[in-house]
Amino acid sequence: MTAPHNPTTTPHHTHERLPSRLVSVTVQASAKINLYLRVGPLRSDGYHDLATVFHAVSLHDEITVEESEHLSLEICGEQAEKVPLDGDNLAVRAAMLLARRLGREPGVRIVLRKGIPVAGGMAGGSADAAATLIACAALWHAELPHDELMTLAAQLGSDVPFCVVGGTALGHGRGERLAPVLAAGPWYWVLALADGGLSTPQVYAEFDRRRASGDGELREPGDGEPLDVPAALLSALRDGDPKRLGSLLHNDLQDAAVALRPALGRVLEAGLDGGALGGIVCGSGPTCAFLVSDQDAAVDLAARLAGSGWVRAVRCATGPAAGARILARTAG
Ligand SMILES: C[C@@](CO)(OP(=O)(O)O)[C@H](O)COP(=O)(O)OP(=O)(O)OC[C@H]1O[C@@H](n2ccc(N)nc2=O)[C@H](O)[C@@H]1O
Ligand SMILES: Nc1ncnc2c1ncn2[C@@H]1O[C@H](COP(=O)(O)OP(=O)(O)O)[C@@H](O)[C@H]1O
Repeated sequence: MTAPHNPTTTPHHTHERLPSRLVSVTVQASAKINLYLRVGPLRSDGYHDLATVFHAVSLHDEITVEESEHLSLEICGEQAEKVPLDGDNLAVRAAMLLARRLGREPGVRIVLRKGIPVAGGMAGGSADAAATLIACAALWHAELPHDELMTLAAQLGSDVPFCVVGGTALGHGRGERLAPVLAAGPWYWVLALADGGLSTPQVYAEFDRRRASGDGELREPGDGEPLDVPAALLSALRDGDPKRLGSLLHNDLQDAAVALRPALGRVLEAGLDGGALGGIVCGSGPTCAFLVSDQDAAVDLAARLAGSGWVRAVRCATGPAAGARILARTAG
């Protein structure tokens, strides 16, 4: 790799024109919460149809990609030791997929700074895939149409397209079909981080087992019944009403996650007893998200949860946050 000549690092947005030669690009990508998650039947391809409301929050990972002869990955930050360093890493897979699409070698050094809990139901790996697509596209001067970028994103995982766009969005299909949602804000969240992750396929499998055996109140949508998001939740989001939104948070996967990790029941109880307007398991868990009215209430609840003995760590976050966006670039 040649040393950068008189490097300049400037913030810029995805759609700006890039200088003629870049040697590194840094992208930030946000974690997500599913404010609502309704799971339809298991499809023949092994996925479930969903109706969900994705909401990006300020907890984030950061990825820097640099020109290099070979593809390599370094990881630091939150639970870095739990993240694969090989071809299973979603950042590596994203760089390889984009390189193949462009017909070039994937020579790039990827430095990943984790801030999103690993296997926490907050789409950390998907955020890294989205960030790497955006970063490598900029580094390699690939002017991909948005639709094509979103198609590549969906090939990497069901949550990756949302991680590209961020904000608040309706998700259908397996989660890759998106439509924007009007959501006032900011919304204040307290996140209860757990010791150890949960596997997404295992949580879906437990969900299927419970629904098939009639455990809990799970029911498949009937024939002709649309798999959809309640209008009341969309109107609470539009109106910026945290009390109403708090009472409408819902996750079909929650009971399965609690069955696999019973301590989550105590975490949810502790959050609601501590004054949250609503609490929910994030996606397939085990992170729990609690909605509160403002920053003071968030600090208050975070302190109570941290002292409860039921959580590994606590974070305060706000939403909606941006999707994958370029923070800095270095020109050679
Ligand atoms: C549950 C959710 C909710 O947003 O998020 P996480 O908890 O993983 O963050 C998602 O549906 C996870 O999406 P993602 O993590 O991208 O999953 P993928 O890599 O596409 O799929 C992993 C596995 O999850 C199951 N899967 C995923 C998506 C879906 N709509 N139906 C499924 O059954 C399948 O077993 C699949 O093989
Ligand atoms: N860049 C990455 N960051 C985190 N986990 C990753 C990454 N790439 C692959 N993985 C794998 O994906 C699994 C799910 O991690 P993650 O995406 O953080 O959680 P979730 O799917 O629950 O939102 C991890 O256990 C890990 O083995």
